[in-house]
Amino acid sequence: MISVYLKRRKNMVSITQKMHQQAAPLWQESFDHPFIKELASGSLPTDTFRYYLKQDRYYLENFGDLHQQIADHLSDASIKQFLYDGAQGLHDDEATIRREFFQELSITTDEIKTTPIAPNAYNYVSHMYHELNEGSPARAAAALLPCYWLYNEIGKKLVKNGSPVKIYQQFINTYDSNGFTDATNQMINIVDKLGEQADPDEKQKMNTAFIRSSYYELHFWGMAYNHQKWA
Ligand SMILES: Cc1ncc(CN)c(N)n1
Repeated sequence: MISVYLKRRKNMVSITQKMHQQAAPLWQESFDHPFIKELASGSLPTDTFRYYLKQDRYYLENFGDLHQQIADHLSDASIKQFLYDGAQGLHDDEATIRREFFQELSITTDEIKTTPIAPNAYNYVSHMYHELNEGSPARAAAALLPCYWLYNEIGKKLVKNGSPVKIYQQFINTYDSNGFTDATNQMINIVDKLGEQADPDEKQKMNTAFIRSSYYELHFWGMAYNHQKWA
């Protein structure tokens, strides 16, 4: 009886596997995006990377805050700890490397202050808060997952050939690193765990939150590539 149960469980597709399958066309568009292709070839204009970094700073600040807020709503001690650590940027070297990028590209505090948040960055962040405040911690966690998982897959793909531009190579290394890969795997496990506790309707909503984040991830590249403005 137990072996039948275990066999069935083994054959069951996890919620994150389903999300991953459904988001595959959007992720493929990210992999193929000119921003990513040019980052790898080294032809991405520095100005475009600067634009991306400034918008991503806003994104990452809120991303950290969301970790904190989601953790506050949950009771599982290990999930809480992972999210609190994530809020402080302890899982990977992303925060450190970004500070180095800002210095190297002379992005000043003043420039950051006077740069308006672009539409897609604003919409992506608003979407994640919406999933938490109008939805649930599980949906918000699902909305955070593509941020880990998509970047980890991009890092793994791009690291094979690397980039001739030092700063782009460092960017690639961050997302292929053991720390980032480990954090990604932990976040996948967290969403699976929350998914196991969810009823079918909540599962569906977690899935939608993941797909929407994948959509905003794709358009983040386009936003930076086209230096998106409000008007
Ligand atoms: C928009 C976005 N998505 C994901 C990551 C990777 N943490 C990022 N830096 N920015």
